Amino acid sequence: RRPSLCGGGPPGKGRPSSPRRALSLPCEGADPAGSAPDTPSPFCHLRACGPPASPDPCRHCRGRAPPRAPGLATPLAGPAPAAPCARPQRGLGLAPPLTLRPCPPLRPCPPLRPSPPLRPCPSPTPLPLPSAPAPPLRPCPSPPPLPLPSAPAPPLRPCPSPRRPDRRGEAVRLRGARSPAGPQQLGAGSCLGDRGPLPPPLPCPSRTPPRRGRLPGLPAAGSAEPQRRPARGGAAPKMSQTAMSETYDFLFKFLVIGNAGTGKSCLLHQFIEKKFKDDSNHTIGVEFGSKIINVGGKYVKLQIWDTAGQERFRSVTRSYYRGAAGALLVYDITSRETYNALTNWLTDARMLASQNIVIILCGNKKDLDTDREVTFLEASRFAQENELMFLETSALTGENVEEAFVQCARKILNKIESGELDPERMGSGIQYGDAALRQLRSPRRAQAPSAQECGC
Ligand SMILES: Nc1nc2c(ncn2[C@@H]2O[C@H](COP(=O)(O)OP(=O)(O)OP(=O)(O)O)[C@@H](O)[C@H]2O)c(=O)[nH]1
Repeated sequence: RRPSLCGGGPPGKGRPSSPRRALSLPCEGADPAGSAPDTPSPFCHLRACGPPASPDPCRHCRGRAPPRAPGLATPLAGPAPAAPCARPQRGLGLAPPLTLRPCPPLRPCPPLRPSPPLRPCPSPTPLPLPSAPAPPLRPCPSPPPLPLPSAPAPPLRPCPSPRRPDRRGEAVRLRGARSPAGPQQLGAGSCLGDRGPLPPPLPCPSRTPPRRGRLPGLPAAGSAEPQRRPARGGAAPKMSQTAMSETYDFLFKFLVIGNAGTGKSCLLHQFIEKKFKDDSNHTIGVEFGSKIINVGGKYVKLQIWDTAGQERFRSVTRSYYRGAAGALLVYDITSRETYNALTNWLTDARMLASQNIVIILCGNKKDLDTDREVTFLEASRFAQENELMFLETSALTGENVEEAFVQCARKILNKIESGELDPERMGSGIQYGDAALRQLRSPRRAQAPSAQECGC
């Protein structure tokens, strides 16, 4: 007889359950009649015997099932804990129930061996000190302080004439010059003008060296005044002479423009030095000169920029147009080409300098009348159409050279008097000189004489 899955035996013959004996005990939930002892009870809570929620577990499970309330088919609290069934489950490939063996008694731990006593920490070995002393510190590579001058600094010379604030709008820059000697002489001569030499410049250790292309003795960019140069002979004149030489009523910025070879540089040289410049070469960039002239009783300082006529310098020379008050527009009466270019020069001047710029047209080389290509009449018509003054000049003979500059300056003065030009306006190309400032400050402001009064 094969043992029942639940133990087989007839009901009621159960014995106290033990894992071994349980194998032969019938399931309590099996058919009470024992008709089918081999058939697993559908109520056994073991999986092999029946659904786990069996209301009538087998005897093996009874000990583990929660207590039931009388009359209730289900446990009072929650489902029965899923206890492992110790019964073998045949045919399902389950492993036989494991027999829990009691753990062997814990062996007492061996007594801890006392750790060996700590050895004292060995003292660190001292680092070997260098036997030789440290090398001496090297001197600082920074430059040594500048030696103080042994001699006391020379006393500062008082400014010959208090200037009004510098006008940045009239900044100009020299990019080049014809030759080192030419512009220097021109600048010196122009600064001397008719009033004697200028004193040497004051020593200034902080002065930056001149830029490339800028010649000594010429005004720096942004400066409206030429730099002073040592007087010939080395002796510095007295302050009173300096102050007198720099006394003027107005300062006008002038341009000399026109095609190359028309005689612009010769005109400037003739105006300042009162002589013809034989060895005239092409101007590189610009040249500078200045001179104080008397116009109707007013002293006017002309600051003149002679620009190169060659096309390749056009971009450079254009930068000098800004803030010019007057200009000499020069053509060569023996060259129609130079006359035809006048319109372009005029457009540039009015566009880059100012619409109010006073321009005088100069037909130069008047002494070469036999080679004339441009008639006086057509040039004067051109001047009239474009609201220009007009003169024919000769740098060689000096004819009409001074007149050209004076006429232009006079027209500017007249415009100032009439209020058409405002010297206070930035970029007007006009600055007040000391005399004009003194008149402005005085309570009884002197009126500027008209052209008829002074007889100019
Ligand atoms: N006969 C005569 N020759 C003159 C006169 N003015 C200038 N020249 C000559 O013309 C040539 C050119 O003179 P410059 O003054 O160098 O001409 P420029 O307009 O300054 O020329 P760039 O500097 O190139 O713009 C020189 O050989 C001068 O000697 C003049 O009035 N009469």
